[in-house]
Amino acid sequence: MIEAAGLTKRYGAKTAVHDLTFEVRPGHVTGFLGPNGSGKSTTMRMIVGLDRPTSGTVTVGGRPFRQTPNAPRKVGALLDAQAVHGGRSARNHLLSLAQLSGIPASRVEEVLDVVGLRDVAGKRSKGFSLGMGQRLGIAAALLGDPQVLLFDEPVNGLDPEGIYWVRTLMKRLAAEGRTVLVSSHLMSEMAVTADHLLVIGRGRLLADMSVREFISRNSADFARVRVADDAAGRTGELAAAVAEAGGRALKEPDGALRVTGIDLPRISDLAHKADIRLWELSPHHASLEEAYMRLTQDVVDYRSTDDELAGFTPPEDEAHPLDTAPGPPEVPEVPAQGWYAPPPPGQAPPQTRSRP
Ligand SMILES: Nc1ncnc2c1ncn2[C@@H]1O[C@H](COP(=O)(O)OP(=O)(O)OP(=O)(O)O)[C@@H](O)[C@H]1O
Repeated sequence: MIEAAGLTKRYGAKTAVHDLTFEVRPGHVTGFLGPNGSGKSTTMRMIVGLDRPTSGTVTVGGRPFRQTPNAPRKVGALLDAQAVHGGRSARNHLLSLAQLSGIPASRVEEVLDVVGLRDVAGKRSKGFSLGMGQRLGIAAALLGDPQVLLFDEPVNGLDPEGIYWVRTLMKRLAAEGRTVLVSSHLMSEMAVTADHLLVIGRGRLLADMSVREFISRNSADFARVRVADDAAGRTGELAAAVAEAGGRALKEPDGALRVTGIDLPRISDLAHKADIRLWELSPHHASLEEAYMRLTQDVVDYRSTDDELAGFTPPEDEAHPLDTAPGPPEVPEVPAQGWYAPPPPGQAPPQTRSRP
């Protein structure tokens, strides 16, 4: 169990972590999420005693890490996979860590097998790929067979097989009753790996709840509806019928409607009553990525702006004239990531913009 109470870290005028209070419980994979610079690494560094809190406390198994006897056998961490003496072989790197912590050398061979580096264990780690370096870092975290494990971006640089392996490993470690805290920016991966989430933004706790609850609290399911004859203004008619029935319809960039507030059979009935043919009527369940983007959109520090080169391409409106009839408003903020609706029969898929 990891327990933080009022945990705060300031670097000069910058408050990297602000008054965090949370528990990370054993038996679960807890995902640690937050935009770049939100304080995840700083928090993890304080958990393992590499940074001192400015105020507040954080304990592992009831004690601050630095006061934990035999700490490397109780807590394992992958914080910076690059922090390896490149001139040493993977085996020697692990052997030196094992020696420092009183861990038998035979354990080194075990973890080399677990992470799949046995064949390259005699090679200098400076020749390792990003993914191999990650595997070596994970091996080091597992060395003491600890009950508490912290992984900062463990899938960074791993290939799909490696990502799958990390996912399975995290779940297995949690199923064995260990405490597993893992940070990642890969939302699709977190959605299938973590049971619980801690989400921070600008150093403050934004959410501490199960993945399921997080998605349902921070997103809304909706129906996508596309009418057969959009050009005849029928989309607007259907949107009006939806509004009259107490629902809400917003127009998506591809001309479909995003309907909330009424269920699919009701939408179908409304369309039928108005003699509007539909090409699509599908439920949309929000993803973790959408829920996360919605929650954190106000606390993102590093956001890209439009690429100036985009000015050299023809404006999208010219390439794809939009329906000029007054219709429902276009869907704003939350991108429908991961969603792809096939075009109606006989209609080409929408063109994507290409640079000259
Ligand atoms: N040693 C330091 N000195 C000064 N500022 C620091 C230091 N370490 C971190 N910070 C600042 O603290 C804030 C939090 O950084 P941190 O690395 O913890 O964020 P993060 O959530 O891990 O980011 P990322 O997702 O990009 O890894 C950032 O603004 C960072 O610039």
